[in-house]
Amino acid sequence: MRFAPSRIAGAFFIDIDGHGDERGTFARTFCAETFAAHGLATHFPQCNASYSAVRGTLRGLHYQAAPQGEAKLVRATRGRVFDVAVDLRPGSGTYLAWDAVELDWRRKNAFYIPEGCAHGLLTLEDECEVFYQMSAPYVADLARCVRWDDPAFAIAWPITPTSMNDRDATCPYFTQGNDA
Ligand SMILES: Cc1cn([C@H]2C[C@H](O)[C@@H](COP(=O)(O)OP(=O)(O)O[C@H]3O[C@H](C)C(=O)[C@H](O)[C@H]3O)O2)c(=O)[nH]c1=O
Repeated sequence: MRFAPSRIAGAFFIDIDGHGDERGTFARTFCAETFAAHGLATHFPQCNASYSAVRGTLRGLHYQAAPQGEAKLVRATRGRVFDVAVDLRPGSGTYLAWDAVELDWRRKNAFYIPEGCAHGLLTLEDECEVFYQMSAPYVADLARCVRWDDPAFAIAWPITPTSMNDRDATCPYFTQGNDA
């Protein structure tokens, strides 16, 4: 695995070294020892998968409030998605910064997003599946969201969303000390 720092402190783009042969490829996608050496979470008690049927589906920007903030290790297991993180940690040197990466199942790359950051994705193909490893269990009452098009972040989305649910369409705009 190769770790490249993103614009957000503690968030990393992860590429993997596939072992190819006549059958195809094999690659390690997680290693607790290696993650610990990079200061990343190593305990992922829950994993999720989402499937989006059409290109332009937007999910996010979501995060879980303290005291159950969640780090996420995100990868595309089908299709290709524009995956975004936004730093919502007031004490961070990259507060309100965003960064993104194209996650492609063919490349098998991943995005590690530390707790305190919001996460969202926009599918770039039909039939996309995204697999997440979460460092904290889901607590519905602590689920939070902020607007994908919030001028406070000014995320440069590559294509116009064509599909999102009402919750994401009506997430609150971020304000200092937001706990919406
Ligand atoms: C996250 C989660 C959700 N749920 C329930 C809550 C809803 O009834 C349903 C769909 O959840 P949601 O609308 O939050 O799913 P997405 O819109 O795909 O959001 C996900 O994708 C964005 C990009 C994220 O970063 C979050 O991890 C995650 O919330 O599953 C659960 O039962 N367990 C869970 O861990």
